[in-house]
This record gives sequence, structure tokens and C-alpha cells, in this order.
Amino acid sequence: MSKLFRAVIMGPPGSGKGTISERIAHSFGLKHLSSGDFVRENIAAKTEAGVLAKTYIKKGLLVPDHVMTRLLLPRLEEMTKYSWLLDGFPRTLAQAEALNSACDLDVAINLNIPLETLKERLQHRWIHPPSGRVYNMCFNPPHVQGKDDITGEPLIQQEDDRPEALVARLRHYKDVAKPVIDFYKAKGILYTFSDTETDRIWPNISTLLSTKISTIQSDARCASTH
Ligand SMILES: Nc1nc2c(ncn2[C@@H]2O[C@H](COP(=O)(O)OP(=O)(O)OP(=O)(O)O)[C@@H](O)[C@H]2O)c(=O)[nH]1
Ligand SMILES: Nc1ccn([C@H]2C[C@H](O)[C@@H](COP(=O)(O)OP(=O)(O)O)O2)c(=O)n1
Repeated sequence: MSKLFRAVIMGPPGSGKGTISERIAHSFGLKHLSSGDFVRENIAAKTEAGVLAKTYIKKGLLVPDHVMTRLLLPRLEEMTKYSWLLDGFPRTLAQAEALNSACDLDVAINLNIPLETLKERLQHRWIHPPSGRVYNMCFNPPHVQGKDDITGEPLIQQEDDRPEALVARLRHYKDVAKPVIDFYKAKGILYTFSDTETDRIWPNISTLLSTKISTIQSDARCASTH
């Protein structure tokens, strides 16, 4: 049995984590685990964690570590038989340490995107909440403005994408992201990609994952023959 591959993708709001995660899932057959979708599911289901999370998100703040970890780790336990890519978690050192105690990671992808690019992207982001499909009027617009391509249902703009909420989130993100980046750099698994366009970053990420995944699978084959 080939060894499973586990990765996380990190970056500030609007950096393209979801967009690139979908491409990775499609190209490499990894399960895309979106922490943001898990949060929104819990909010919609009015779970205890969801109700608590909503109070923080409305203020443009991150959900507290113990709430995110309580929400996330049980979902990872359901995925022990799969290779996956975790999107948007960890965002703090405490979350990274909690994840590290639960499983080993092969790669941590870090997106380093300029502030002005993030603001521009999120002003034009529209989503279809039931499916989590993401659009952008400049990058990947829907066929019909304001309507989801698959269901025709209305698209919305997220509350925490508003410029005033975004400024608070970006400031907070910068404060909490550095220890996480240092944590993965120290483990030798951090790979940072800097650009303003996803289409220019994607080939480099694809090359990295092709190399890493084939190395893991060839090591697993060698181990099974010895
Ligand atoms: N113009 C432009 N928009 C992009 C590019 N890449 C992604 N987008 C759009 O920018 C917005 C943010 O991309 P996401 O993939 O949602 O970013 P994210 O990091 O998952 O964002 P959060 O879920 O808020 O953390 C979306 O509307 C994307 O369609 C790009 O290269 N250029
Ligand atoms: N580790 C995490 C992941 C998401 N959240 C919160 C922050 C966001 O407002 C919502 C939705 O996350 P999502 O990844 O979709 O949004 P952003 O990347 O923050 O733009 O959940 C969090 O507080 N901590």
C-alpha cells in the first residue's frame, strides 16, 4: 500500500488557498479539506462550535484555537485512510502543534500575496454558500452574473470579505501566521510561493507536489520489497 500524502496550504484571506486546493485535489487526487467550509457548516447547523465561531467571524477575528481544534480534529480522524490537503488550518502556532500531535505532514504550502492584490480579489469574490463554489468577477466569473453555474441559485458576498472586516483579518493574520511559518520552516517542510497571479504560482506548486508524491510512493515501494 503506498504511503499516504498529507499537506496543508496557508495564506492570508483571498490568497487563493481554495482556488489552488481545488486544482491540487483535481490533479493529484487528494481530498481537499476546507477548514472554512467546516466552520460555515457548523454555523449553518447552529452547533455549539458554530454559534461560538460566528461571534468571532462577525468581528473579523479568527475563531479561538480550542474551538477550531475541537471542530477540526474529529474530521481528520474520519480521513485516516486518505491522502489530503488541509486548507486554512492551522492558522496559529497552537493549531499547528495540535495538528502535529495528530498526524505527520509532508508539505506546508505558504502563499505570500501582496495586500493590494488580496483586497482587489475579495472585492470581486462571490460564492454559492450551499456548494462552497467560489467565483471572481475578474478571474473566474459565473456564466450568468450573480448566479451559480451549476444550480442557477443566487451568489452572495461573504460578510467577512467586506473591506473593513478584511483589514482587521489581515492585520491579525500577519501576527499569528509568522510562528506557524517558522514552525514548518524548522521542520523542513515549508514551501513559500510569492506572486500576484494564481496561474503563475500553480505550475511551481504542481511541480513540487509531483516530485514529493512520486518520492513518497517510490520510497513506499522500496520499503515493501525489503
Ligand atoms: N484576479 C484574480 N483573482 C483570483 C486569482 N486567484 C484566485 N482569485 C480569486 O480571488 C478570490 C480569493 O480566492 P480564494 O481561493 O477564495 O482564496 P482563499 O485563500 O481560499 O480565501 P479565504 O477562503 O478567504 O481564505 C476568489 O474570488 C478567487 O476566484 C488570481 O490569480 N487573480
Ligand atoms: N483556522 C481557521 C479557519 C477559518 N477560520 C474562520 C475565519 C474565516 O472568517 C472563516 C472562514 O474561513 P475561510 O478560510 O473560508 O476564510 P478566510 O481564509 O479567513 O478568508 O472561518 C478561523 O478563524 N480559523
